[in-house]
Amino acid sequence: MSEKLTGAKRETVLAGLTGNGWVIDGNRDAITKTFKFANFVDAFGWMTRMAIIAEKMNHHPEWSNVYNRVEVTLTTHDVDGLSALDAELAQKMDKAK
Ligand SMILES: C[C@H](O)[C@H](O)[C@H]1CNC2=NC(N)=NC(=O)C2=N1
Repeated sequence: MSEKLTGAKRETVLAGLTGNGWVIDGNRDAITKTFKFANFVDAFGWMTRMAIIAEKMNHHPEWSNVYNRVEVTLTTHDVDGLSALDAELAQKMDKAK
């Protein structure tokens, strides 16, 4: 299990994520991003690829899809907040987009 991000490490990780369009959730210790695609097939294809990666990481997104948009929230339920796993999955999502 990954530990909750704290201190300077947390600030560094969050700076990288917000620089790539991730937003810190106002209500809980989580990050969110809306990914937009050309159409539903592209959106769902990306979700399918990400689902396989998430399952391999044993770290799963909260997400929803409407047509060509996917709204993603990442947080680590086991620690009730952000961990390095959220940063890792966020980076993989950005790379696969
Ligand atoms: C039992 C299982 O390993 C855990 O519940 C895993 C599964 N996927 C998970 N995903 C996320 N986002 N956070 C978790 O804490 C988490 N825990």
